[in-house]
Amino acid sequence: MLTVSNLTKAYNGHIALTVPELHLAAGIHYFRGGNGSGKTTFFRTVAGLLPFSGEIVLDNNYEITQNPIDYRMRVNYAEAEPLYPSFLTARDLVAFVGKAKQSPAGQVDALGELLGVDAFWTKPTGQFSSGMLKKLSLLLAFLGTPRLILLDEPLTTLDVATTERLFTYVRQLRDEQHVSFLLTSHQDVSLTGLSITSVWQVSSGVITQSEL
Ligand SMILES: Nc1ncnc2c1ncn2[C@@H]1O[C@H](COP(=O)(O)OP(=O)(O)OP(=O)(O)O)[C@@H](O)[C@H]1O
Repeated sequence: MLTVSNLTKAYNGHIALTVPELHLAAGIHYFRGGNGSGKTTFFRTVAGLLPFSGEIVLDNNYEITQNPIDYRMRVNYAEAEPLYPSFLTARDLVAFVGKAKQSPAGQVDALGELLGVDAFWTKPTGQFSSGMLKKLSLLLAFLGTPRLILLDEPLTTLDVATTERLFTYVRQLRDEQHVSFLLTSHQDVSLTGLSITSVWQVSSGVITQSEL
């Protein structure tokens, strides 16, 4: 599903991440590691948000820098700590991202109801609680027809009822549409009830395979 080769990511000349070779099959992959180990850097790089050197290929077909549009149409990302321009509402952001991701008819309203964003569609995001921001960022990450969704700390600040609905939906996307997921969490991932395909430990910018 995803192949990473010869990846190096540096901030201001300081290397934060090196991934010589990483192959992820279709499924749900869990990345864990201490604060500052490189998890978000890896996710933001795979999401196409950071410049880096190396190669990232989705489904043996879409290389992130050679096929940037095809790649980005298929890879979605929910930030650990989402931030949006404070004057925009959830509706504004969903309309913008939904158009870019070619969201199918009815998807926005169904996801709004599933994640409870429909309770605050018209409120400016500057007035959101942290849980409301998290719900909106998750909704945005499901828009369109992604093949891979990166969920960076989806459990933080999310209420219990929404967490249950979220992971039921993740299971459904995996089982019925073969969508893959990369997940980070400082919480116990068994709380998600997901069967995890593989576990990876991130330490000082190096990723190694691990076990639950
Ligand atoms: N924008 C940035 N500029 C410079 N250095 C950065 C930047 N973002 C992250 N780093 C550095 O890169 C390293 C990895 O950070 P990263 O955010 O990827 O860690 P993380 O594993 O996601 O941590 P956490 O669990 O705390 O979220 C850290 O040393 C951090 O200081």
